[in-house]
Amino acid sequence: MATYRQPLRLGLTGGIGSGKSTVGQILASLGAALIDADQISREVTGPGGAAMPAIQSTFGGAYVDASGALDRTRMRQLAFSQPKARSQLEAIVHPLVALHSQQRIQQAIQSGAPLIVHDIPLLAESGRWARQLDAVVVVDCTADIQIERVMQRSGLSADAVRGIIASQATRTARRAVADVVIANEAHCTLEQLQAEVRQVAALFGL
Ligand SMILES: CC(C)(COP(=O)(O)OP(=O)(O)OC[C@H]1O[C@@H](n2cnc3c(N)ncnc32)[C@H](O)[C@@H]1O)[C@@H](O)C(=O)NCCC(=O)NCCS
Ligand SMILES: Nc1ncnc2c1ncn2[C@@H]1O[C@H](COP(=O)(O)OP(=O)(O)OP(=O)(O)O)[C@@H](O)[C@H]1O
Repeated sequence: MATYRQPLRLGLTGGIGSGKSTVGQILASLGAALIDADQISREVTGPGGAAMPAIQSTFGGAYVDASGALDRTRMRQLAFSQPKARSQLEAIVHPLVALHSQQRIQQAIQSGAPLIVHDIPLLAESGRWARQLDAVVVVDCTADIQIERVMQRSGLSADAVRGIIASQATRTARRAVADVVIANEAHCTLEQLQAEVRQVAALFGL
């Protein structure tokens, strides 16, 4: 039976719009295997996705679009204004994200990746991950910058972004779980971010 070296496992997190996906992409370009919880969450809520039967029975057909996928705009409005609905949605989606992550971890190990990076938006909120990770990297910036970046990227209103930020861990709570903090503030250019990520990557053998 083949044996595989166990790669280091890094958790990557940050509030909405902090820049964690950008940091994840830079780490992937340096050779890390990236496992993106948001991406898996989108897959399982896509047309005919594994989460869709439970979403349909819990929230009703109004939250399923014509293609059989989650109606993300409608669900975003519900989930970020009603904590109970958000919990119900998380209870459906998170176990599936964990299951699919396990499969991707095995693939990454078999492909010989030197480092696995788990991009997990809700890492600080969830007790699930801590014991599986060797270290946690937090991408950090002010709420004003988060709002500006998300408004530019998605066209959401400032109030909508504030609502999402309010539903997430505080900046202090997130920094408390960090082994490394990457400051991705307003003055940080993408080139500077890239240089900072390269230094962090070197700490973990990339
Ligand atoms: C509510 C949904 C439909 C909104 O979809 P939308 O396309 O607008 O956003 P997207 O999925 O790209 O998420 C963008 C960002 O929102 C934040 N966010 C997403 N879900 C949550 C949540 N449950 N709590 C707090 N913040 C969240 C994260 O910062 C994430 O990076 C979607 O986010 C969702 O299905 N959320 C529940 C699953 C979940 O918890 N995903 C996050 C980690 S697996
Ligand atoms: N240092 C930077 N300079 C310029 N633009 C940036 C910088 N960091 C991030 N961005 C931009 O800000 C937006 C948000 O970044 P990104 O998608 O990486 O954040 P995120 O934390 O993954 O967000 P979400 O939680 O919503 O998935 C993107 O459009 C990205 O290109």
